[in-house]
Amino acid sequence: MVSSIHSVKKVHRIACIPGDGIGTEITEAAIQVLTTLQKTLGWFSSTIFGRLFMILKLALLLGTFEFDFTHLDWSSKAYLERGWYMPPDWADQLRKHDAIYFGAVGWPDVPDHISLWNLILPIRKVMSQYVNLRPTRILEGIASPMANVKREDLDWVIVRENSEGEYSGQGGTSHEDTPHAVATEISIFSQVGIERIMHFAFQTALSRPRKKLTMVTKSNAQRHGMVLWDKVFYTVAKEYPDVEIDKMLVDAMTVRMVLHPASLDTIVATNLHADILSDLAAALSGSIGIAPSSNLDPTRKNPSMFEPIHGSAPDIAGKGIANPVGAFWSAAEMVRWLGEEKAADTLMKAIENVTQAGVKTKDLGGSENTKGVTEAVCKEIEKVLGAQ
Ligand SMILES: NC(=O)c1ccc[n+]([C@@H]2O[C@H](COP(=O)([O-])OP(=O)(O)OC[C@H]3O[C@@H](n4cnc5c(N)ncnc54)[C@H](O)[C@@H]3O)[C@@H](O)[C@H]2O)c1
Ligand SMILES: O=C(O)C[C@@H](O)C(=O)O
Ligand SMILES: [K+]
Ligand SMILES: [Mn+2]
Repeated sequence: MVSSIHSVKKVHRIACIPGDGIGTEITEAAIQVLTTLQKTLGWFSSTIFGRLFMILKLALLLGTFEFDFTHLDWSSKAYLERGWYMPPDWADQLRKHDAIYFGAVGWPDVPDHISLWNLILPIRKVMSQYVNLRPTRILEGIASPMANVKREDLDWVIVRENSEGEYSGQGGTSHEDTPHAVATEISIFSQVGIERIMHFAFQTALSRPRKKLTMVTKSNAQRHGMVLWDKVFYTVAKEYPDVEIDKMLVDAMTVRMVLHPASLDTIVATNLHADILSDLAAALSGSIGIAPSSNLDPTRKNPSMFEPIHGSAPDIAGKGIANPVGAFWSAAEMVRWLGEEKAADTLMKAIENVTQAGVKTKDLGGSENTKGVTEAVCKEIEKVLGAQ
């Protein structure tokens, strides 16, 4: 009886790539929180009474999953020791998983373009994760650095094109290491690439109460790729008459984000523009340390990848003070993507109860360290689920 109960338990296989610097610290924290979530949802299963209760829970579809984590040491440290980030069969390895949890990549001993182009960028591209979804809002108990901004004024979702544009990787250098060195960095925008991100952005806007989409380019100075973006945007918009649209140039967008945050809701932008705007959005919501991101293959043919938007933060790495909130929020987005709505809601509620209680790291004006916040979130998960 019990074994048959266990056999129906859904197993989510997660490939974990902690990477470098604080990436390893926040990934460890995220695994601790996810493990607590899984255990707490299955809490009653450990006693005879609990096993009976488990049947009830199965009927209610609660506590019916577990995570199976695979740890992959694909990091700059490993690269320096062995000369490679990922093995030749990396894509096959990742495809055996339901999702990828990523910490951060980059370490001062390795040029940043080497680390990015040997780890995170190939994963995003080969796994067809053409959407990078970056929600931002001001969580309970956190203040925006902008004095007059209230919590309800800033609630955005940035839809970042994640496969092409300024990150196409084309270009080259001639006359390298001479005074006549010439380098090109070519941006590539394809109709298909723009169409698919626009559809995703419109659908995201439609799913939100305000149904509002702002499209960002620099189509005054950049007259080819950006102009194609504008054109495809207005064409795709015809299919979504219920979405209110507007268009911004990226420079003016930074001003609007700071001065009129409540005028924005869903935002779609190119790979580079959205990379920059999402760091700004995170800072305006309190800290780079809180912001999540989902690298999605919306077709679900490949595993999607979840990571906080921040990097490896070499300046604070090893000190145990990194804010793990962005990592936890990313974990919640992963859990939601895997279809575990209740678990995702529980985790988000636990995170916000903890920030509201003032248990925060230094970047948010608090005095806790990574461990303190992590333990507080774990305890809160138990409280939220009433298991205490
Ligand atoms: N997706 C990624 O893995 C990713 C993202 C951004 C940068 N990077 C890489 O990370 C390295 C460092 O880049 P950077 O310094 O430009 O950006 P960063 O995000 O690592 O750090 C910027 C600043 O924010 C602080 N910070 C970042 N995350 C924090 C957290 N969770 N808690 C508290 N403070 C936090 C850092 O201490 C630093 O002062 C580089 O090698 C870069 O290429 C990787
Ligand atoms: O530019 C990138 O995509 C790397 C990093 O800055 C990120 O936001 O993930
Ligand atoms: K990251
Ligand atoms: Mn970035």
